[in-house]
Formats: sequence, structure tokens, C-alpha cells
Amino acid sequence: MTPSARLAAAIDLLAEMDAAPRRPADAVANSFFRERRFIGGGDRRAISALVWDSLRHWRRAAWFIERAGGEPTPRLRIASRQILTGSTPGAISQAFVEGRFAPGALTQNERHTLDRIARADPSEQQPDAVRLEIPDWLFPHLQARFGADLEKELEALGQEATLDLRVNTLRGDRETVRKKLMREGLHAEPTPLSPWGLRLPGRLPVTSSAAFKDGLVEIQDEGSQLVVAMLGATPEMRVLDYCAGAGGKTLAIAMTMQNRGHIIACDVSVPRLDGAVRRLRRAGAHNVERHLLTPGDKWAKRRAKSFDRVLVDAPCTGTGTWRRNPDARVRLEERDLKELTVKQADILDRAAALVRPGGRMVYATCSILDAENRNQIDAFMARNSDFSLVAPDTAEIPERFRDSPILSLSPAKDETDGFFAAVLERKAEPAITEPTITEPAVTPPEADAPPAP
Ligand SMILES: C[S@@+](CC[C@H](N)C(=O)[O-])C[C@H]1O[C@@H](n2cnc3c(N)ncnc32)[C@H](O)[C@@H]1O
Repeated sequence: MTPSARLAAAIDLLAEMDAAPRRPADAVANSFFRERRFIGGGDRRAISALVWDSLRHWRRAAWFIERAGGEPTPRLRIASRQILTGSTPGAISQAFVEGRFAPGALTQNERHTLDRIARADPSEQQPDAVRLEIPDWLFPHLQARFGADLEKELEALGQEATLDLRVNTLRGDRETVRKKLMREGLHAEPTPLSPWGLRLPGRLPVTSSAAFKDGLVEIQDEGSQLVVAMLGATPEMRVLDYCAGAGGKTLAIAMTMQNRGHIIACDVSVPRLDGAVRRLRRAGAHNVERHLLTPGDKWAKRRAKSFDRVLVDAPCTGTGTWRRNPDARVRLEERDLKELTVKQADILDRAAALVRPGGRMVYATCSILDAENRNQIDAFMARNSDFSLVAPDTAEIPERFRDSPILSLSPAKDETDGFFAAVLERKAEPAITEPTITEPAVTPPEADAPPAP
């Protein structure tokens, strides 16, 4: 494809994303490329790079365009990014040409807008929320969470993420698998925090490698691996993965249990639970049963207080994954957060009922917002006095996290996605001991005693 054809495709893709504002950008992109199979791998990557750059700089680009009197259309968003990264209006005009596979020439208004952006004072102060690429309403939440580290953390959340893999130790150890990947041209390094993690520098075609197809690795952020380590599931346990989705963490739990014991993977979504089947088979996990949660289901009642470990990987804003999903920054609305916090509290209470006395529940999110994390745990403990926070104390957790019941990871501090996990233990019930009955001393009647009068 010519550079103009790539530009045209990037503009079309951005327009499709605009037309489906509640749909994740990667889902829109997958459909877009599926319908255009003639676009080869190199062109796809170039088009995606243009689009993802635009998504990462959404608010800043819109701010410059609007200040210059324009509308933030997909064409101007792409073109203004080129100006703001050093290109000239003249060079951009040469790429915006007429033709079947080209974006069409810039209109007079577009040219004026781009000229004004090129002349704008780059040091002009933008509002904080614009500069940090977040919705205005979210700014106080993130300021409360990160304080003096806010800029650093949001800067890190704006970068492209590394690609983390989890080695499936049911199929091989980390070093052997690393060497296998290397032979396929994938040069991975061990992750610093997870004992099962391997890290690749960025988007690479891992899913087409033999190592992936043979179930030796799964794509899983290092933070997500540590959440599983916090659960401390061991081979003899009964474990419930309450919000299992397509089984990302279920697979890792099966691995920590060496494919023994029993895991039940629940969810309310049929397609998600169905998505787990192929992955479980590929990983060789045999100790997992799936269960669809439905309203009025007696299933949970019958299993009250019966699980050694319960993982609640709650539905959340996903604010910790913005490195991978920059579009989510723009889509997130205040009402989403309100709805999610209500749902999380309900799920926590339902899942807690399934933990056996002395058993543990791990509540986790990929959110960086206190409302979904710390505040949720404080409120849960106020409602449930028989649970307390306990340190995970498992060997798979790096020492610096081992003594704290709460794990709070962030991209700038830990080079992972933003993750939160809290370990809660249900009080053991006092052991039921047989009451000691003090038998009254019975003096056997003496054999030859005379009968009582
Ligand atoms: C963060 S995702 C889980 C991701 C999954 N654990 C993994 O590691 O791949 C949250 C999941 O919660 C599920 N969910 C939403 N409401 C639920 C509910 N009331 N009870 C159980 N699961 C629910 C969603 O369908 C979604 O799959």
C-alpha cells in the first residue's frame, strides 16, 4: 500500500470507531481487517500504529484542532498528529491526494486549521485533564489515588505495554520454554516479579508460534499472574473462580494446583465461559468444571461455605489497562463507575458466602481507582465482620509484597498494568467439642445391703 492508502485506511478505521463509541477499539479493528483481508500484515501494522497513536493523543489533538477553529474529525485527528510530531502542512497535503485508495485532498478549511496548528505556541498550557488524556470527571479520582506521582503514572499508562506471557508449567519450565520461543525468533526475558512470566518488547505474533499453539504459554500481564499467586491455591484445594470470563486466571490457578484438586469457573456470560473451553484444552488443564451463574440459581446456596479459595476478578473500569486500550480513557463515563461499584459490592457479598470458615477470598480488579479497590474492601469488611485482611504469605509472591494483604501495582512503579488485589480470610468456626458430661458418681448398691425401707 502507498502511504496515502494507509492514511485513507487509518481514517476509515477511526471513523468506524467513532460510529461505535461503546465498542472497544480492538474489536472494531478486528472486524475492519477481517472485512479487508487483502490488507497484508505490514500494512495492518502501519495502519494500526497510526490509529493507536491517534487514540493515545485523543484529547490533546482535539484541543489543538478546536483551538484552531476546526472539528476533530478522523481526517484532522490523523493530520494534526503529523503536524504535532514535526511534519509540515505542505508534506501532509502531498499525502492527502485524490484517488481510489487515497484520503482525498485537504479542504480549504482543513488546510487553514492545520496551518494554525503548525503556528500554535507549543508551550501554551492545556487543562490538566487534557494534557494527561483523561476525562475531566476522573481527574480528582486519579489525583487522590496517585498524589505527587500522578503525572508519572499517567505518562506510563499512555505508553505502549510490553507483551507478557505466562509459562504453563504443566507443559514445561520457564527456561526451557524461553529457549523454545527463542528458536521461533521470539526473544523473551524473564519478568522480574512473577516466577512464571516472560516479557517480549511489544506486539509480536505470539499466537501463531508453536509454543503458543502447544499450550506452553498464555498471554497474561505480569500483574494478573501475581493476582493468581496471591490466591495461594494448592493441589488439594476446592477453588472457585467466581468471575472467570474466558478463563485467563483459571488456567493459571490450574497450573498452581498442578492440575489436581477441583476448580469451578463461574461467570454470567455464556460466550465468555465458552471461550475458556479451547484454552483449557490447549493448556492441558483437567481439574476445571465450568458453571453458568443464572438468576435464582440454587447452585450457590448448595455450596455455601464450601470453598478453600474464592477468586473474585471483578468486572471493573479497566483503568489499569489503558496502556493496551487507550480508547477506554475516552469512553469511560462517570455513570459506568457508579454502576460498576454497585455490581462489585453485590458480587463480593455473593462470593463471600461460598468461602469456608478459615478459607480465603481474593478480590481483584484491573482498575487504579480507589472507589473500586480499597473503598470496596473497607465497605465489605464493615458489612462482614467475619472476614479480615491477611498477608498472602505464598512463596510465588516477591518478598516485598508478601507481608501485605493488599497488592497495588501500577505501570510507573512496577512496569505492569494497574492491578489491585486484597486477600480476605473468613474466621475459622470454633471447633465443636463434645460437652464433657460429669457423670454423677453412682455408688453401686452393695450386694448384700438390705433393701431401703
Ligand atoms: C475482569 S473480567 C474476568 C476476567 C477473567 N477472570 C480472566 O482472567 O480472564 C470480569 C468477568 O466478570 C463477569 N461478571 C459480570 N457480572 C458478574 C456477576 N454478577 N457474577 C459473576 N461474574 C460476573 C463478566 O462476564 C466478566 O467475564
